[in-house]
Amino acid sequence: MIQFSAVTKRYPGREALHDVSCEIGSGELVAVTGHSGAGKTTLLKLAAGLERATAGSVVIHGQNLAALGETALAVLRRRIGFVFQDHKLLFDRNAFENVALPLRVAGFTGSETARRVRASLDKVGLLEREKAMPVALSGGEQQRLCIARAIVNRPSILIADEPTGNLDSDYAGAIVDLFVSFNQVGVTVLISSHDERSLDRVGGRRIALAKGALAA
Ligand SMILES: Nc1ncnc2c1ncn2[C@@H]1O[C@H](COP(=O)(O)OP(=O)(O)OP(=O)(O)O)[C@@H](O)[C@H]1O
Repeated sequence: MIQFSAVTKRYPGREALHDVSCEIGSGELVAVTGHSGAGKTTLLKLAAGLERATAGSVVIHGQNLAALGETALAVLRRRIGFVFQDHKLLFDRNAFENVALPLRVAGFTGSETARRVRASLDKVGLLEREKAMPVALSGGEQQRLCIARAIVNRPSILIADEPTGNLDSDYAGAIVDLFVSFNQVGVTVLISSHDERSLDRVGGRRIALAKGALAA
């Protein structure tokens, strides 16, 4: 489903990933681990089609990203849900509108949008808060709102970068359980973390990175 073959990612003045080959199969739950700066976010961004590799190939759903133009890449990205730190909520829109955004981009209107948004809010336990503005939600609730937005397009792949990062351990556990439950209904889940307690709860296979390469 996601295949990395000899992938290198270079940013100006910095090689974030070097010669990484790995595969995430359909329906798998995989945790990407490693120290700060190991390349976890970079690997996840490449797997989500948010960045392009400098060398090597990334193949998602059988499509080599290097061969895709921007439009085709945008279409492919709609089949992937992602929760990234720099993918912020819109603070001038309420919870419902934040979750509806990907559907509006995909051309959905009217009752189908409302049905899907409420189904997503319900899955993350925020159905009662659809009118709340993000600022009125706790950090954990905001994170769940990001997850509702990521799943509203019913993606077959869900990618989350440190989704438990700033949360206390009870809340972090509940967030991890959410990802596990999505995986149990067939969604391929790729999640990064350096928090051992969260990782134990995630279970699944690990991809360990150290200094931009697969750890031995
Ligand atoms: N846009 C960028 N421009 C330049 N360098 C970058 C960029 N993004 C990441 N890097 C560098 O690439 C390396 C890997 O970064 P990455 O964010 O993938 O690590 P990480 O394992 O996710 O770290 P953390 O756990 O601290 O988030 C780091 O040295 C980082 O400074």
